[in-house]
Amino acid sequence: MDVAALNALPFEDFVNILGNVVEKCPLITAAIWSERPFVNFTALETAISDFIDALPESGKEGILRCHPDLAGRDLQSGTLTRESREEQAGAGMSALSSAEASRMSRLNEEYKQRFGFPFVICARMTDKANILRQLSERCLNERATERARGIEEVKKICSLRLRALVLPDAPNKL
Ligand SMILES: NC(=O)NC1NC(=O)NC1=O
Repeated sequence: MDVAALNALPFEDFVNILGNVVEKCPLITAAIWSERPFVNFTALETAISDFIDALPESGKEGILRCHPDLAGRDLQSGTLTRESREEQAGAGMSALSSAEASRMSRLNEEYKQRFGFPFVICARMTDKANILRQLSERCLNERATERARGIEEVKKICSLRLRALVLPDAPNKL
């Protein structure tokens, strides 16, 4: 679907199609609908990014908390969203050795204990070894740094999800 077609969608369809570009945050898609028409893909992406940036810190943390852990309970129980399942599988999260799985689980818990929100990284732009390395390194950061870093990653995830929907020939198709 191209941007012109998206601009023509009624509210319900727009939210049904784009509602999970930010994981479990359809409110963001609902909010930017009123900013149509978007002149191009970048304008759509910028509208989402600007909406996120305008949120108070509690809102940004809320977005981070909507993200499932990497290789966490939702992956084990099959309750990830389709997008998240494909992203996590692509980064090898569904095929961890038991040693890797327990390290991931321990570090995810440590991160959440320290910051009060989960570790978020754009799985499609990295791999298993880097995820584990980043997770242990980022545990040492300050809370505000991590809040901002997590939001940067949310925007990367959003950009790739949007590209898959709006620019069907883009790489990293979902
Ligand atoms: N916690 C976390 O980073 N989750 C994710 N990252 C990603 O690319 N997809 C996810 O579900």
